[in-house]
Amino acid sequence: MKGVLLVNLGSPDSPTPKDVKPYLDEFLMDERVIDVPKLFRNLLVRGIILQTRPKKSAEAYSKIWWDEGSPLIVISERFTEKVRKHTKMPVALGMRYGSMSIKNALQELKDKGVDEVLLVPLYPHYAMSSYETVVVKAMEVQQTFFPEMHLTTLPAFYKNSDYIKVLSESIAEGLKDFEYDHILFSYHGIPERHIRKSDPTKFHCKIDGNCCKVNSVAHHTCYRHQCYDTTELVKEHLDLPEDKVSSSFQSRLAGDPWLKPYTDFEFERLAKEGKKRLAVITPAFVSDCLETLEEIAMEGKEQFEEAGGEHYIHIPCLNDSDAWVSLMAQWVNEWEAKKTLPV
Ligand SMILES: C=CC1=C(C)c2cc3[nH]c(cc4nc(cc5[nH]c(cc1n2)c(C)c5CCC(=O)O)C(CCC(=O)O)=C4C)c(C)c3C=C
Ligand SMILES: [Fe+2]
Ligand SMILES: [Fe+2]
Repeated sequence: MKGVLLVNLGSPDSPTPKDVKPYLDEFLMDERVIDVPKLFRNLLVRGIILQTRPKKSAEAYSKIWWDEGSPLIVISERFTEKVRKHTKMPVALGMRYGSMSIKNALQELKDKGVDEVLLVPLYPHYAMSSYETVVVKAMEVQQTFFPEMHLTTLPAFYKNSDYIKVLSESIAEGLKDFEYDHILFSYHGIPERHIRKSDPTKFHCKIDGNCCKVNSVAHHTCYRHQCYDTTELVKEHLDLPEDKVSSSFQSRLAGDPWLKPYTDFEFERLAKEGKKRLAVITPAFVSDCLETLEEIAMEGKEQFEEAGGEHYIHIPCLNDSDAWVSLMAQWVNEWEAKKTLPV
């Protein structure tokens, strides 16, 4: 019997340093997130980052925490519940990090008689630190604990025409009552090094955009390329003016260079250039979370206004909107019926 496993990033159990610390430990000790030799990762994460970050992160989580729990978890649960109503197959939800494990989710499917699973990483774009780590973890868990199960993975859907339509329509809805000077597509950042590492040709990706017009197998795993593709396709779909749209990358951790331009610098640049009315969208995330609700909707607004901007909106992620739920249900049901996957 077939079933579906949805996987998102995960959150701490509560917005306290006590619960944030083990969550960040699991997250940052992932070799696909902090991709340095284990000894050095141990020193960097446990010896330096985890000495101060849990307190700072817990404060940030406290600002966005809901009565029901972490927004990312609650939204993912609502989404899962709604997808269930649109399919005959069992649908389980797991998180890459934290207590809602992939193992428990696969066990839930197994208990319902599932032996053929469609794995859906809830990320539109491929990155070693998001999509890839979910796939690798799910495969490891399957091989260790559920050898009789078979996994198929939904490809990154950043340029799928139905997805672009759903995303564009949600952006259009967000822009309905807002006359904008500029729209910023802010994607989660990654270190530039990850782009080079994920390039199977080892020479294609130049991290300046010059490579992106030359067709290459590297685009299947180039996060930067895929983010810019999403922006271009939405821009085309909504016929947005070229000079009023740009992309940037947020949430960098100190250290190596991360993908540029940096979102916080863009807030300042745009405000200083006289863009008074800014709309920000965050399409690297399918559900609102710490990075959108705190860093963009709260901090970003403050940064933009401090630099001279006057009106600022963050357009919510797709979350559990009917159109997004229907599209996911369409994809999983097509896979069930014909074994086809969206491209
Ligand atoms: C779009 C997907 C994501 C990628 C790619 C990604 C890479 C990445 N992230 C960190 C470090 C942190 N990210 C944090 C939060 C966080 N990251 C994503 C998604 C991607 N991360 C989400 C959805 C969230 C929010 C989780 C939530 O509970 O709401 C955090 C924790 C919070 C904080 O302390 O700021 C860290 C740390 C790295 C290092 C990285 C790539 C190398
Ligand atoms: Fe992150
Ligand atoms: Fe490129």
